[in-house]
Amino acid sequence: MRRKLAAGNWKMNGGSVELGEIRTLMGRAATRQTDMLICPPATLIDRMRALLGDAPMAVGGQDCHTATSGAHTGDISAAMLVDAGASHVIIGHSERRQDHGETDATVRAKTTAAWNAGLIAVICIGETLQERENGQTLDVIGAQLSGSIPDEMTPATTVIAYEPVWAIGTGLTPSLEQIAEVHDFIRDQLGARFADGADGVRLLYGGSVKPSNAADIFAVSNVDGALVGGASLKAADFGAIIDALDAA
Ligand SMILES: O=C[C@H](O)COP(=O)(O)O
Repeated sequence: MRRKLAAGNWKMNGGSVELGEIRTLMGRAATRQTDMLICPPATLIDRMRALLGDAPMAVGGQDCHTATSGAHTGDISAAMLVDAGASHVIIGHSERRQDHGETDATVRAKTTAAWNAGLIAVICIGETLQERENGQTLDVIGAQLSGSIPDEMTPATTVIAYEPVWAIGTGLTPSLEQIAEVHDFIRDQLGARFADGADGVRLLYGGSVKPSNAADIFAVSNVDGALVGGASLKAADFGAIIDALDAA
């Protein structure tokens, strides 16, 4: 049985003031059936971990470098994220793929770096609107899966987030049937490639998840949780999404 996971990606948002939002989620974390993860900007990871204390909420980074250290100005290694208190890292978000030219090969190398440092990788995949309109969605997803995930994948070290690029921050979402089609496809692809344990890998949906659509999305087959952007910045909204996941 896969535990559900609610992951919040703050992206390039949040500072000392927003950090306080997390307090309202902490008290209820211990009683939940849903695992909780917040990925704030790197500048907040250590303070968020300290604020959370023993609360059962994970903190993650939003990216890491392929190298362990060295002359890479502005970058952060996986070991540095661990040192700051992170247990997870988002890798291959479409905004990284678009803004920084990250390829499937980059994502694969970063995932290996994350695992080597002891982090759980949240690997993101998803099609563009044009790819969906061209009927290429499953081809794109299949190629991203095979190109982005190293052979050593295990359910303990890996979460996969399906995020249609056109649904991110737009208020648009795929139909429930479209989400089911992709999530079932991902599950099948993992099963075909990773005989042992692929069924334990958690599959998150991401893209305009909000309190009003969360329950419907979480009822879809092979949706084990969500990677939430904008709505994770407000504790009330993220709390409501977690409530929906708990009830699913
Ligand atoms: O990582 C999160 C996703 O990009 C979803 O963002 P959004 O919930 O603001 O659409």
